[in-house]
Amino acid sequence: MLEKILETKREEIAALTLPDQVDVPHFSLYKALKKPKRSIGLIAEVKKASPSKGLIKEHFNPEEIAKGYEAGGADAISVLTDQKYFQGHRNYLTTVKKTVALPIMRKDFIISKQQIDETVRMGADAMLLIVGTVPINELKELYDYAYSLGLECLVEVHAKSELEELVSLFHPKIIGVNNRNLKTFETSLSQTDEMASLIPKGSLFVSESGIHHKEDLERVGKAGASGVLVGESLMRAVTPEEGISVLFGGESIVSSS
Ligand SMILES: O=P(O)(O)OC[C@@H](O)[C@@H](O)c1c[nH]c2ccccc12
Repeated sequence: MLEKILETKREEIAALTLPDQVDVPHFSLYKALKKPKRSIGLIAEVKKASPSKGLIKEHFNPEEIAKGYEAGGADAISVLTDQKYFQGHRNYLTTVKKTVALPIMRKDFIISKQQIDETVRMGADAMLLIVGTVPINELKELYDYAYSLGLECLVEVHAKSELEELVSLFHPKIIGVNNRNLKTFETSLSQTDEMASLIPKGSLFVSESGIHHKEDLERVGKAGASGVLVGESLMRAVTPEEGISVLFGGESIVSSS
């Protein structure tokens, strides 16, 4: 599956046209996760569909979802922009960015500098980079290029071997462990447990995917995650605010002052 997605990305890049630069204020994902509003940081994801789950949200309004996430006290928002496999769109990100005052991360399969230029113009504050999609030295180049343009990166790994390869080359400021294997789509929170000790001390650690209940949140928090990335369970909630409140078991927000 991952190979198929990457093949599509290469075709898209060959035909890529850059959007106009949007003029928006920027917020740091790193800072937001470093000082989360609750006991663990929340990146809430705007996600209409996925290859493994199909359509997740029928009446999908990115602006409304983003407002709900902000009202519910999310620390940051992730927006899926891949069209073919996740029914996302780059315009969704720009819309969300213009709607809320939170760090906004682009969730896509970014394998080239052109896509990074596109991400900057869309108005994103951060983007995802996935270890294993390009050779690790190229990933480092993309990471440095993004930061040189003021764009932060969440660097995602799944396997232990990927994390070892990554940290032997450099220590990204934010590392995500994806509990879902992108090759098989199987989700297991034991990924987070097993990889926690390998995360460099100076990096923020985000546990991604398959977090549905308060117990899941507690489990990855105990494992050492400073943040979580949650999509499906919030998208299926009656409202985004309600989804966040249930996930956090009613835990209240600390004031950011
Ligand atoms: O919907 P979930 O299980 O809460 O997962 C969210 C997020 O982690 C997931 O969408 C994701 C993590 N890494 C990715 C890479 C590409 C596309 C999607 C993803």
